[in-house]
Amino acid sequence: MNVKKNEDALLRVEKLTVCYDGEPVVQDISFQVKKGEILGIVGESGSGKSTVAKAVMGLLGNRAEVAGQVWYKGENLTAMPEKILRKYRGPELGMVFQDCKSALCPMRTVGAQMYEAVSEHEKVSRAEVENRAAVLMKKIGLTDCARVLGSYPFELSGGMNQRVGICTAMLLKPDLLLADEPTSALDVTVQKQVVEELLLMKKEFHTAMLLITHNIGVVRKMADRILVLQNGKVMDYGDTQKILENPESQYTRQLMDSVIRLKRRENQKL
Ligand SMILES: Nc1ncnc2c1ncn2[C@@H]1O[C@H](COP(=O)(O)OP(=O)(O)OP(=O)(O)O)[C@@H](O)[C@H]1O
Repeated sequence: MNVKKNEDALLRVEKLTVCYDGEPVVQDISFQVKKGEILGIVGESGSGKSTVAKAVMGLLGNRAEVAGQVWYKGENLTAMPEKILRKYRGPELGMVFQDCKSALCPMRTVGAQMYEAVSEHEKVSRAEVENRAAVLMKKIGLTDCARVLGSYPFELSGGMNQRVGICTAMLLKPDLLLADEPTSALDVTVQKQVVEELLLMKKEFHTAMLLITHNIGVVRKMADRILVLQNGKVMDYGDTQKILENPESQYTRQLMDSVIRLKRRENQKL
């Protein structure tokens, strides 16, 4: 695909506002994601995190009124016809969901779905896709590759389905992965593994990520920079360590305090 590769910022969102029925749910948001960088988007439920991700993917639907621009590799995605944008989704902009099992078709095997995802964008054979999948699966600890490829999603655990989701997205080697709560449906041990696997993808393929999460621990571990949203507005934006050590806004402080308090309460229970 012919996309300009001369920008330092891989993704540049400028003055993004999204309204439903005249009510803004995202207001005047600007941020950048550089090549190979992870930007964590945090904020309480309803603060607009998923709306930002959908705006980047061009998946907001007709009811949303959108102002502002989304630039990717120097191209304005907001001005792009759906037909061209579809070519970006997958090979350029990958997506990993909170619950990859629900995003997969229950009637088709994992192997068939991986083949479909790739063959939509490339001329490849099923064997080639499965070989590529096997290499990726091995990297992220899905060792029983033949079984996984031949299984239906309901035959796999939540953690395995999540890894299948990461593999499927990474088969097309996107330069930007949008991960919307990729660990929140998993238990703590599997969460940790999925975090490690996403970090491995960043290291091996230099994949940039827009990581949406409630979990400050995940952001602390993964994100180079952080964007804090409240009621659709930016409360804090910058280097993760700096923001978490010294947040500018009262809201970010409260968000961090609530996590600490929750942790203390959990510890008291133990
Ligand atoms: N299609 C839609 N039509 C109307 N309102 C919507 C639509 N999608 C989202 N909203 C509203 O936009 C606001 C932000 O929603 P969004 O899903 O972006 O929040 P979020 O921060 O991702 O929440 P969560 O963490 O619970 O997933 C919410 O008030 C939601 O009700």
